[in-house]
Amino acid sequence: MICFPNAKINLGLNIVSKRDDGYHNLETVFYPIMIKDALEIIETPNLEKDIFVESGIKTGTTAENNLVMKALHLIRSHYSIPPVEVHLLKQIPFGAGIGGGSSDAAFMLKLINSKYSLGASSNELAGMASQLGADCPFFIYNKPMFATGIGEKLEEVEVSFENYYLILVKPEIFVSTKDAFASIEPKQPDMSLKEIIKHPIENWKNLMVNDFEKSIFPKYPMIEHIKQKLYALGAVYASMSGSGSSVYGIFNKKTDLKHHFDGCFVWEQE
Ligand SMILES: C[C@](O)(CO)[C@H](O)COP(=O)(O)OP(=O)(O)OC[C@H]1O[C@@H](n2ccc(N)nc2=O)[C@H](O)[C@@H]1O
Ligand SMILES: Nc1ncnc2c1ncn2[C@@H]1O[C@H](COP(=O)(O)OP(=O)(O)OP(=O)(O)O)[C@@H](O)[C@H]1O
Repeated sequence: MICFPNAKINLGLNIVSKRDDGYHNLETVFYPIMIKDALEIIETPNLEKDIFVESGIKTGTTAENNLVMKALHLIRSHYSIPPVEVHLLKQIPFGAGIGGGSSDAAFMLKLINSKYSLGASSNELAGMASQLGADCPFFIYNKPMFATGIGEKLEEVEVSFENYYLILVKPEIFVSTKDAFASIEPKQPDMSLKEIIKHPIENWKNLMVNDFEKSIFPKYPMIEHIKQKLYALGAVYASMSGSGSSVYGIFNKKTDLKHHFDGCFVWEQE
C-alpha cells in the first residue's frame, strides 16, 4: 500500500508567546502544496522486525530516528500491527520550512489506519500526530487551516490560489527549526491572521508577515534576496515559509521563472 505525503507552506506566521514547556504559541495558516514524497508499506510474511529503506534525497536518518518509524511505533503502542517493510522515497527538501518530515509521519499514521482497517477517526490520528511534531496534526486533515496553540489547534479556512500561480524556491541552506525559534522575541500580532486571510491577496503584502524573517534574513541574506527577486519578477505576495529556508511567490499568471534561481530547488504549481 502506497501514499504520497505532500508539503505545506505557511501563509503568515506570528509567534505570539513562549510557553513554560519551551514551545511557542503561534498563529499561522497552513496551506498544502503538492511537492510529494512516496511512502509504501509492504507486509512480508515471517518478518521478525521492521525494515526501513530510504531513497531519493539523503536525510541522514535511520530506522530509529526517522519520523515515519516513530509514527509506526506510536500507532503500534495503541493497536496490534505486525512487523512491516517501509520504503520512503524522499523528494521534499528538508530544513526547508515546508514540513516534509511531519507530513511523512502523519501519512504513516493514515496509511497504517487504512491498511489494517483500524477505524481511528481523524481526530484520534491528529492526537497521535501531535506527539510527533507541532506541524504533524495539520497533515492528517491536509486542507487550508488556521492554526493556533503550537500548531495543533486547527480550524478550516477558505483560501485558494486557483486563479494564481505559485512558485517555491529553496536555496542550499538548511535551517534548524529549533534554532530559529531560539532567536525570536514573541509578540501579539496587531491584526489576527484569520482576518488578514480574508483580504484580497493583493493586500497581503502590507498586512501579512512571517515573524521568522526578521531573525533569519540577517543570518542568511540569500533567503531575503530570493524574496526580493520574486517581488521584482512581479509576485503579488512573497514570503519565507515556516522557519525557512524556502520562499514562495504568488503570481497573477504563469511565467517562466525557473532560470532566475540557478542552484536552488524550484517547484512550480502545475
Ligand atoms: C515553524 C513551523 O514549521 C511552522 O509551521 C512549525 O512551528 C515547526 O513545527 P515542527 O517542525 O513540527 O516542530 P517540532 O518538530 O515539533 O519542534 C522542533 C523544535 O521547534 C521548537 N518549536 C516548535 C514548534 C512551536 N510551536 N514552538 C517551538 O518552540 C521547539 O524548540 C522544538 O523542539
Ligand atoms: N521523514 C523525514 N523526512 C525528512 N527529515 C526527517 C524525517 N524524519 C526525521 N527527519 C529529520 O528532521 C529534520 C528536518 O525535517 P523537516 O523536513 O520536518 O524540516 P523542515 O522542512 O524544516 O519542516 P518544518 O516546517 O516541519 O520544520 C531533518 O534534518 C532530519 O534529520
